[in-house]
Amino acid sequence: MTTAAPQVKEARPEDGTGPVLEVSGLGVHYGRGRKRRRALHDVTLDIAPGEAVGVIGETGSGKSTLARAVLGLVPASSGSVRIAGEEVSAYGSRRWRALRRRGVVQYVFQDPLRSLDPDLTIEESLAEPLLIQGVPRTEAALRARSFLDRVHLAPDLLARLPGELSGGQRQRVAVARALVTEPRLVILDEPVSALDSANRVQVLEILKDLRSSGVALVLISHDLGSVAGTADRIAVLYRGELVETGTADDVVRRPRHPYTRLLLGSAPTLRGRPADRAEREALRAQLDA
Ligand SMILES: Nc1ncnc2c1ncn2[C@@H]1O[C@H](COP(=O)(O)OP(=O)(O)OP(=O)(O)O)[C@@H](O)[C@H]1O
Repeated sequence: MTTAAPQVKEARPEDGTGPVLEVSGLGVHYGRGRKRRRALHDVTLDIAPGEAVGVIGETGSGKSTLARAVLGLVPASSGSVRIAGEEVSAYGSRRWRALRRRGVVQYVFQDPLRSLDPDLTIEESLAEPLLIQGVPRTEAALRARSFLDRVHLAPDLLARLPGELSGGQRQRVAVARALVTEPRLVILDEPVSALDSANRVQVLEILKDLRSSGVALVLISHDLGSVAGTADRIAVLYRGELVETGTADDVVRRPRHPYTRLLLGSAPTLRGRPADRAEREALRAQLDA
């Protein structure tokens, strides 16, 4: 399935205006021999600078595998991945480590405690990726402070440990930490699912604002309803394949694939009412046909 954003067709990656992420015909398998299982098949997805794309699917559909393959944490068995114009799918672990250290692509875990070292203060956590890059300590501290401001947190949190923050504050710190290296691409795995509804709205608003700085976002979620208002486009993964990609508006209003309709049926806020049992069974039957 081809999902290239039309606005990036003429752009050139080398001058920073081309797609930030180009995934083409990507396949990923786990296991060997008789235990070899397909997790992703022929996934094609382009993401432009400043674009937010929601990758939606139920558990086991391959969302995290896609993120891991883009970050070089699992090898591709076919296809290619280009990040900011750089063909990375054939990189070995040393080149991947160097790319990650440059901070071009960053990852935010669902559980912010996993993104943050519990023994580092917020200031140390924010400065760490910069210090690794060789940024002087005073400048790293200044940048840490300014990125905290970008996620609407007060500087008095800088001296605290992650365990001394609320869940919503921690998730915002994790987002700020992912941004300090000024990445081209940030992948967020279930960015709001652990948050209460007030924090959910705030974090999604912050993510929306970030797009104006040119950073591209991949918002991974099992819940179409939670990212549809923030993502420009939605890509729907079903059993390792992208079955539908379109603008968030089109996918929500005019879903083409039965699986997307099923997902919408479990997002009553988008649809007005949840799908009833008979409707869900009919859609499942179409999928299994
Ligand atoms: N390390 C692994 N070894 C073997 N199989 C794996 C491994 N990781 C994932 N899988 C399988 O690959 C498929 C896709 O898994 P993946 O974690 O990408 O799904 P997901 O959509 O992110 O699910 P969730 O929402 O539960 O995190 C699943 O069938 C899963 O069992």
